[in-house]
Amino acid sequence: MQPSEVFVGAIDQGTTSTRFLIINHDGEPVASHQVEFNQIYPYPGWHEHDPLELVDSVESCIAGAVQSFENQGYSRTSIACVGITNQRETTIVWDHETGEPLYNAIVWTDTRSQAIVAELKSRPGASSLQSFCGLPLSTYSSATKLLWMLEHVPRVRDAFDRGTLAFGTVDAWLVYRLNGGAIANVFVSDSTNASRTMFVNLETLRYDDTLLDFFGIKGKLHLPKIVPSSDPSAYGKIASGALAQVPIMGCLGDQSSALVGQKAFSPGMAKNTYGTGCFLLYNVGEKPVFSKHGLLTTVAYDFGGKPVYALEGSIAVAGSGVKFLQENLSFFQSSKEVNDLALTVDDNGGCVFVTAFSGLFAPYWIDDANGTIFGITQFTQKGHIARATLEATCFQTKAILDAMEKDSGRALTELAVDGGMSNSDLAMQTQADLISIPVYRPKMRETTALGAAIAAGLAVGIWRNFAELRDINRAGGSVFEPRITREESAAKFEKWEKAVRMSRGWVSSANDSESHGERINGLGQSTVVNEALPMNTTNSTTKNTSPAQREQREMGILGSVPTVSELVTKGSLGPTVRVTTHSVMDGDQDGNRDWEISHTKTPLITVSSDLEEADEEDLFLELRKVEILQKLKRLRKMKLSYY
Ligand SMILES: Nc1ncnc2c1ncn2[C@@H]1O[C@H](COP(=O)(O)OP(=O)(O)O)[C@@H](O)[C@H]1O
Ligand SMILES: O=P(O)(O)OC[C@H](O)CO
Repeated sequence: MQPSEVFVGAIDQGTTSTRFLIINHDGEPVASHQVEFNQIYPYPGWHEHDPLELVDSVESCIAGAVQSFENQGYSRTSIACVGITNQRETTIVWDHETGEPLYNAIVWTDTRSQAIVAELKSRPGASSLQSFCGLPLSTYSSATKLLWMLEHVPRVRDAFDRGTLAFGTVDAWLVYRLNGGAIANVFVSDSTNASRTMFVNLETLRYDDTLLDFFGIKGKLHLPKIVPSSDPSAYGKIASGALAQVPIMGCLGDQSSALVGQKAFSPGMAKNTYGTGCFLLYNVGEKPVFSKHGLLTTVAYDFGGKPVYALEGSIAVAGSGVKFLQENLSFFQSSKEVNDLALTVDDNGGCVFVTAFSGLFAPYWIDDANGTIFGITQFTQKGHIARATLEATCFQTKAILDAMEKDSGRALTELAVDGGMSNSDLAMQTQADLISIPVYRPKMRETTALGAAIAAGLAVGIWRNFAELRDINRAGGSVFEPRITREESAAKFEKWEKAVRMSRGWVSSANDSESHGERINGLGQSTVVNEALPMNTTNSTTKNTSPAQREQREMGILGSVPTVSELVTKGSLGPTVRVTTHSVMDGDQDGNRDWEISHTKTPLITVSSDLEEADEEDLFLELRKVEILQKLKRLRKMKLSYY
């Protein structure tokens, strides 16, 4: 086939939605399909995804896009290969032998590991970690999310102790499942994603024993093999569905993918992607540069030769701030309306919104702030808050650019942008005003997906080199020129910096973030017992999944619903289990009173006297049983309740 008749599929698995695009040789999407999936927020600061739902979303996007492709008269056999791009850091654990997930995915925005981070920071060697892996100790990286699971989710701990725990970021999970799971067992992660875990040495692009030792996971965990971002043989092929047997040829974390999609291949080039969060990547070439000003070092792309590195400024809240106005405050029905709402007023009316929903990331790294709006008066309208929300991301971008200039010694002359929030003209004009350089927005904004297609296409020669990509997506973009003076911009920024200073310290201790959970005395560490245990918790803000689907998933995790007696026989529940206190109820539906469980008015699960002396391991086992009981409770609608 001529290159012009060949297409590449791109899976873009983002934080709020999944897309599949079918892209032609000119880099144009000819068909696409997008679905949103549940955002699970069990408690303040917690954010989860259902790992199986992520896979479902990918499969249905592929089916939808292929259908639309064929409706236009194309044949699916002309789709030569698929590339993957994905939200980074989001952490998934599964059973290496069965391929079943053991907990919901903990999303990159989730801050529940604050206490763990605080403890890790006090360990010897903590301050030198960033010089190996490029990342600071924070709730953002996968490492601290994994440690939280090991500490708080008995079934994860159990799998770890038995040596059957597999860990991966979203790329590894999708590649594994798309290949058919445990049978094919394609267990790989590309360098850009792997570099977000804190387990990888940036110079060698291999797992680093010093890092694994620091986190206490050396030797016990199944970690995906690190492979190049573009590779004709590492990623296997899609096992079933509309593109069965089509090979996966490339994979990039979404921010790296956007850099590639913007074709920022030369040192000194940068891009800023305004999606759920906002991420500015600055190409520094073939040697990693370590920041002294609050930026991260990451792998830009690894196409098989020398890897290319980037300095990164990560902002946790961008489009999610817009979504917050839409979904939590009902300011409008659809994200795009934020632009018009903000235009109902001339300026922010004195409001500054520090959107620290997950603390503040780069370059501040403040984990004791929550979102705070300063300057509200009787005069304040929705429009002012909408403006302040858009401005928050633009101010943080300005702070990141200042830091980048200090680290690199060079100033950017233009900023290339993309991502959902970049569709707001007002946001992009504000951005140009605040950074005093032009902002360039390409016509085709699906640059993240384009990057994944390029990674896959390069592996099979659909494009043979970067020069062949030069004309892709070049025409028809928009340029936003700064319209205010540098002095005016500096005055606005000063106010923002003041607001950031004032937002510090709101979360008075790391434990504030766990106040919804309860502890078991005697574990020697903070342990959230109750709702940390079940997957797919329904105590959350969710959408799009029917109760029937949820129940099916739960059944999938446990297989068929076992009786308590069966569990005892299988050894999951020992006959001596006793979790007793006040009101005892016989939970065994078979009438065999071989275990008892109770709930107290106070939110503590209290163990009976013979277990009070029990050691930590025994208590973990007991918690595992409670987890099973909670599942039974939900599946059989038993009346057990915990706080
Ligand atoms: N026209 C718009 N103006 C402002 N924000 C928008 C607009 N369109 C989408 N968004 C925001 O962009 C985000 C989605 O962008 P996207 O690049 O798809 O993110 P992700 O890959 O993280 O899912 C959402 O949070 C949404 O609120
Ligand atoms: O979903 P996005 O596009 O905001 O990207 C998420 C990032 O990869 C998190 O590091």
